[in-house]
Amino acid sequence: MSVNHLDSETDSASIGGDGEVLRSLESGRVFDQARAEAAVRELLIAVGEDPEREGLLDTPARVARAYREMFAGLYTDPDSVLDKTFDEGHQELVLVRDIPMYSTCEHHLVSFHGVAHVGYIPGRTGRVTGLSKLARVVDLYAKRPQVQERLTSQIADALVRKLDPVGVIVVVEAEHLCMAMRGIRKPGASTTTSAVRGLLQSNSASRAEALDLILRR
Ligand SMILES: Nc1nc2c(ncn2[C@@H]2O[C@H](COP(=O)(O)OP(=O)(O)OP(=O)(O)O)[C@@H](O)[C@H]2O)c(=O)[nH]1
Ligand SMILES: [Zn+2]
Repeated sequence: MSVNHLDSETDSASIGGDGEVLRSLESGRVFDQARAEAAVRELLIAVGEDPEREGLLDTPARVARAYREMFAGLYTDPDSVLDKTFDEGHQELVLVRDIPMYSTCEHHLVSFHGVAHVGYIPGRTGRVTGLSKLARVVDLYAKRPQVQERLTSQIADALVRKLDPVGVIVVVEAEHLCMAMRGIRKPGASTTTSAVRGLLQSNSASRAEALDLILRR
């Protein structure tokens, strides 16, 4: 798995708690622990809290570390988890259902979470990838500031790029805390998004069969 390390001119403020230095693959910017801590401290002051009170003393550092973990998919190329494939000669649907998924809504920076279902029909050669790798791709794309539609298509497009499959289907079902704990306040409302590619997009019977397997309870 390729992790983006910094070069020698790195500022020490940019180094995370365990000394590992990470650079965003999209923006080229580094994760900056000191800056994240200062921002959380500022936010606490801005909402009327006292960052010096005992319970909040370690909070800025803790929240910064938590964000680093929640956005781990910014620093690692999710596609790289699909580098390893093996020949099974299997040319029909492979589907992993109910992969637990936690992501962060980029509008409100609160969680949206649920499950992802990832399926593909291997290419003509029948090369497949390890089942856990499908869950790893979900995990890494989810660990970014996201919207559910983009998350769903990014997972599907990664499979297309890396596995050269005949078809791909990804369905994500999630509850958005920004709709549950604030704003419109509709806990329990569930959003389903899908992305289909190749045969599973062009052939309605194949798509219906895959969807039936995915949504069967
Ligand atoms: N399409 C889509 N919308 C999302 C997602 N996550 C959050 N949203 C929506 O993003 C929108 C942001 O709307 P704004 O009007 O800019 O923000 P807001 O005033 O906080 O909106 P409310 O949530 O309606 O109070 C809201 O309607 C959210 O429900 C997502 O993954 N996909
Ligand atoms: Zn939101």
